[in-house]
Amino acid sequence: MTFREKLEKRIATTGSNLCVGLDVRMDQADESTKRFIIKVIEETAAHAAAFKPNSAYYEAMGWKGMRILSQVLKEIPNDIPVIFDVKRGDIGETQGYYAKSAYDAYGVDAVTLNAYMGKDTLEPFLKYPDKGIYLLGVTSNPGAVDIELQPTGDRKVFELVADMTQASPQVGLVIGLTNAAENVLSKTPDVPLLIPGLGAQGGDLSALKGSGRKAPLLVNVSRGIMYHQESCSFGTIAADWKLRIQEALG
Ligand SMILES: O=c1ccn([C@@H]2O[C@H](COP(=O)(O)O)[C@@H](O)[C@H]2O)c(=O)[nH]1
Repeated sequence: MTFREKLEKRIATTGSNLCVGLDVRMDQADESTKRFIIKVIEETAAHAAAFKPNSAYYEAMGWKGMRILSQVLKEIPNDIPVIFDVKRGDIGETQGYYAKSAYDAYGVDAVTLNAYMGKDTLEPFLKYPDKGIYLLGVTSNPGAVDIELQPTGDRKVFELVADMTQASPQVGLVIGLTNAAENVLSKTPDVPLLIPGLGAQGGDLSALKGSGRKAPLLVNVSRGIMYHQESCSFGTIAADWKLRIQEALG
């Protein structure tokens, strides 16, 4: 089964477009850190269309952090797609090793890539035809205006990246909710979208109303679940985000 089929099946089964971010903020890669992440996974799994660990938070804890990542990935039920947020972009030779790391060593279903260095940098990842790729399109940070939203001829830079999604149906785009204005979404092809920026970054779900997209769409919440301020379970919070996203998507 391809990444896209797996994701479509998961969205259909759960009625959820919520991607639960697993960005743990701990100094020590010890047993309690591992147990905390596993608790988040267990409590939110029923509401999760996908999980997204960002590599930075595990790398920051050194090799033990990466060991924890590999251990917690094994706790994720097989029918839930895992997107490894690594934002890789390098020459082909090196990208080949990044692809091997993500897909062979960690066994994830999809990755995020930075296409700034051009189309050829995607090729090593495309050699895994069933796996998914999300290219950074219009990211959720204020600096999206510096390059991604700059004009080039009569288009914007991110539209050149969007063209690269034609390489395979497994290739989609990252579009930050905080920057998902109508003039961005209308130029974004109907490809799988990964939409971060909800929760801590203050993105507004109403931006997605009536988008009428057919390709699978994920809205990511990391801090807004893992570090929520309410006195209830991670599961309750995830269920609430799932509902809010469902309502926005109609
Ligand atoms: O444009 C982007 C691309 C990636 N991210 C990542 O998503 C999560 C967001 O975390 P929150 O805690 O929900 O803000 C994090 O891993 C980012 O690195 C993004 O925010 N924007």
